[in-house]
Amino acid sequence: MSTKLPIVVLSGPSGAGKSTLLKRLFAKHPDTFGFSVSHTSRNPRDGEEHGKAYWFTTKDDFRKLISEGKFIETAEFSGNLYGTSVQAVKDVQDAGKVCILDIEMELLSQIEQGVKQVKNTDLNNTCTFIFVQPPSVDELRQRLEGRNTETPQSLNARLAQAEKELEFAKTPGFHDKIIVNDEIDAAFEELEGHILAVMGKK
Ligand SMILES: Nc1ncnc2c1ncn2[C@@H]1O[C@H](COP(=O)(O)OP(=O)(O)OP(=O)(O)O)[C@@H](O)[C@H]1O
Repeated sequence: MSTKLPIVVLSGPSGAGKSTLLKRLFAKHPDTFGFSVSHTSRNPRDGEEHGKAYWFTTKDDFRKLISEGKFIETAEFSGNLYGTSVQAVKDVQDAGKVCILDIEMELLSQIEQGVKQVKNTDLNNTCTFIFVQPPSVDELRQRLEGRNTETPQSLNARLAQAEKELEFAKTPGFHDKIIVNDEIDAAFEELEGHILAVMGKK
């Protein structure tokens, strides 16, 4: 049996439960999955190791790498560049692991294009797009409030963004799997089942 090592792209509104689900996935399958190390042009913070937290790069070098087609996605946040390189994904696959990308909605189309355009035959570019959806916006509000991470302003911003994401998720054919995270055990089983199926293990 050939076992494929796909790229798993997880997206969904803030508070939908992506981190919670991924934590379970890594705990249950400690050697199967990995996160790629992103590039950033921001300065390292205390304790952040080059090649572990990020690949720290100057803006000029970063732009040169972009022009050479070395990234599957890039974005700018507060004046700094961030991105996932083809090599970073390949490093995870070379270690025999399924690469998980936890990605914002705005970057999904870039990823789709980026992965398609990867000519490097060494990179297995089978990619599955999973959307984690809250049962309702009201429930999402309660979870974000329960997490105690938000100010009233950031809560409202996240809920407004969530409405956009829920609309986008209706785009026919974009996501391979939509998981409504209502009851956590059921949502986890769906996530695990889908990924194992894509890997050809189920
Ligand atoms: N099925 C569930 N039922 C109830 N609460 C849940 C469920 N899934 C997650 N939660 C809770 O909802 C909150 C948000 O979950 P989590 O932090 O995993 O979201 P996230 O999608 O990773 O958000 P972000 O994108 O902001 O990191 C957490 O407090 C978590 O414990």
